Amino acid sequence: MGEAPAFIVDDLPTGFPNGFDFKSKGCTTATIIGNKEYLIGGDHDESSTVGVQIFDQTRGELVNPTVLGTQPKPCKDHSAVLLNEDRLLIIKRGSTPDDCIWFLEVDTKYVREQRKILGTEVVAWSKAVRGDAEKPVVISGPSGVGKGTLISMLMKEFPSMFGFSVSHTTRAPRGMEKDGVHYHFTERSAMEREIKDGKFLEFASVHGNLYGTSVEAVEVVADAGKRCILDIDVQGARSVRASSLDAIFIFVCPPSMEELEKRLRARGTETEEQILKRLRNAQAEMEQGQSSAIFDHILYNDNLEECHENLKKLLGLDGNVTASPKSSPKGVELPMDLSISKIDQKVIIKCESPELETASKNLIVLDLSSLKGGAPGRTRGLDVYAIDSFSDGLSGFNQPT
Ligand SMILES: Nc1ncnc2c1ncn2[C@@H]1O[C@H](COP(=O)(O)OP(=O)(O)OP(=O)(O)O)[C@@H](O)[C@H]1O
Ligand SMILES: Nc1nc2c(ncn2[C@@H]2O[C@H](COP(=O)(O)O)[C@@H](O)[C@H]2O)c(=O)[nH]1
Repeated sequence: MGEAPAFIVDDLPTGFPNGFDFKSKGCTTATIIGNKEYLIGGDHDESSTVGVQIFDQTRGELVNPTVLGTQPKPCKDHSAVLLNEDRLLIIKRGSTPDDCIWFLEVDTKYVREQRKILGTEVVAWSKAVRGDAEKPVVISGPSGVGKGTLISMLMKEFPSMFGFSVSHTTRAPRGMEKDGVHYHFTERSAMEREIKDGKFLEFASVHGNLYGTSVEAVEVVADAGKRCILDIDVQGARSVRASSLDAIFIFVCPPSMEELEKRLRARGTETEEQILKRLRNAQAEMEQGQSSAIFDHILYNDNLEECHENLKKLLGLDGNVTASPKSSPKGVELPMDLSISKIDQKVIIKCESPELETASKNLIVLDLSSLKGGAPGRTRGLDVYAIDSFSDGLSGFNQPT
């Protein structure tokens, strides 16, 4: 195996032929992609988020795009690096470790789809999450089959590994259900407005009510470094399958329709009319769930303990698994004073602060080679490590510390 090349940071190229184009004007950056200039930042005292505007050079027009995803809080300064012509890496200076690396997607598959749906210019924010967080898990199946019960068992056994995507619904809360924990209980008009604004990853009319997964619900879980579990109906699973959220899809089947009815009735949470409606819908869901190409796995929930064990097997949790999260939600502390270079899939940040000049490690590497996911939701798989530029230049480049 050949040795990694040694560089000294001052030799790194600064004008990148791959489109890296970064002009700093106070706390606003301007990045040109084709005939569009993306202006990011603005007066951070006047806004609660980092602003984005697009200057269309062909038409000589300044456009305010629809901005999707949770938006980063403003910062005193930032840098923008163009990646693959479809997204910008935004490095917020002087921000907290868990909030300094973001992506602004400007022409990804998701952004192109949303541009068509919304009929406006669209950009989408996606925060970088360190480490190799596992794919989200979508669990679907007819009402009463035991999805919620199985998810509770999994989360009880692995509390630091999984996080539940809290859906929005227009249905009324049941006795023990808490707003913000089991669901975000909401008015139909408010939910419809947010759907129109592109805030939802998916939504569906289920048993006469509106249910939906907001982008934020999935992002909150990724931010905590946990694996997201979604409990959604088959229509929702189909929408997520068609989206850019890369997930595992599991359909849960009852042993029989008679047993399903028994469970729904024994739960005692629905009126007779609602039970009948749910059972009618269950027929169609069973057909779609078992015959469509949406699901990767089908689980039979006859004996609950056995089904729980089978679910763990599917998720690779049947061996000696530690109950710690697979990824670290930690970020990296970036000073105000820094310079940035890019080599292939690595972005090298040189810390220029005088106090760090004497520190042994003053180069931070952002390794982008294993990025996964993206908007809607977080961008997983960012590797961040510090290296020593004094003793060995960048010779320690491939050796995360
Ligand atoms: N394997 C099982 N055997 C017997 N009862 C079960 C089994 N699994 C779940 N149950 C029971 O069936 C009822 C319905 O389960 P649960 O509420 O988890 O279903 P669900 O699929 O989440 O329903 P919904 O889609 O309506 O939210 C509960 O009372 C639960 O205790
Ligand atoms: N498409 C979506 N379906 C969802 C969502 N959250 C829950 N659900 C499904 O609704 C039914 C009924 O749930 P209940 O709590 O009223 O019994 C069930 O099948 C859930 O899986 C969602 O965000 N989107």
